[in-house]
Amino acid sequence: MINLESLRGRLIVSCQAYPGEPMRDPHTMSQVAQSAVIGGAAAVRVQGLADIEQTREAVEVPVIGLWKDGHDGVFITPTLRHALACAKAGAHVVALDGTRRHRPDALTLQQTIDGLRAESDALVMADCGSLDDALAAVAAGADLIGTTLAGYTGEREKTVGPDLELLEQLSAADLGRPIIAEGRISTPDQARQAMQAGAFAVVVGTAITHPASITGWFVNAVEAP
Ligand SMILES: CC(=O)N[C@H](C=O)[C@@H](O)[C@H](O)[C@H](O)COP(=O)(O)O
Repeated sequence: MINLESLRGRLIVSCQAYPGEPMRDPHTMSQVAQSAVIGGAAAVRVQGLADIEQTREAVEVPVIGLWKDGHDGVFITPTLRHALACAKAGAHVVALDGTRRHRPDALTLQQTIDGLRAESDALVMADCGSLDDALAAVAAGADLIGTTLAGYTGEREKTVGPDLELLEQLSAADLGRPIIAEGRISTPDQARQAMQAGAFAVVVGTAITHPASITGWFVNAVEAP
C-alpha cells in the first residue's frame, strides 16, 4: 500500500489519450507518464487496463488507475467489476465515479468500495462533482476525494479554470481525507490557486499530456488574436 503523505503538496499528472487518437496506445502513455515523473510528478493517473499495467512497469511512483467505459453519466470506473480489474492490473489507487448517481451495476458507492477492499489493498479515489458527493464518498469509505467531476454532473457550474469555490467548501468541511484538485487546471498559476484553496495535491491532465488540445489553444491565440 502506498503512503499518501508522499503526495502531500505535490503534482500528479493524468496521462490519457481518447478513443481514436494517435497517442491512444499503452506504451505511448507509459512513456508520457515516465516523462511526467522526470519533470517531478509525484504520481500519475492513467486510464485503461493495459495503460495501468505498462505504466506500473515503467514508473516508480504511485499509479492511480481508472477504466472509462462510455462517456455519459457514470463512466469513470463505473462498476465493481471495472474497479477490481483496475486493481488487478496494478493500480495503487483506483479512481472511480464518486457521485451519488445510479451506477450501471446498481451497487451503491459503499458496496463498490467494500467489494474492492474485500479483494485488494488498493486505495480508492472518489471522483466527485459536489460537496454532497464528497460527504457521501467519505461516509462510503473513500480514501481520497477528487474534484474531477465538478462541472460535469449538473450540480456545479463548469468553471473556466478549477472550481476553487468547491475546493474551499471541501476544505472547510474538514472531511478528514486528502482533497485532490482535478479538472481544468491549465496553468501553474491555477495549480497554485488550487493549493491555496485547500487542495492536498493537484492533478493536471490536458495541459501537460494532451498535445492536440494544447495546440488548439495556441492556434486560437495565433489565428484570432
Ligand atoms: C471529466 C473527465 O472525464 N475527466 C477525466 C478523468 O480522468 C479526464 O478526461 C481529465 O483529463 C482529467 O480529469 C484531468 O483533468 P484535465 O484534463 O482538465 O486537467
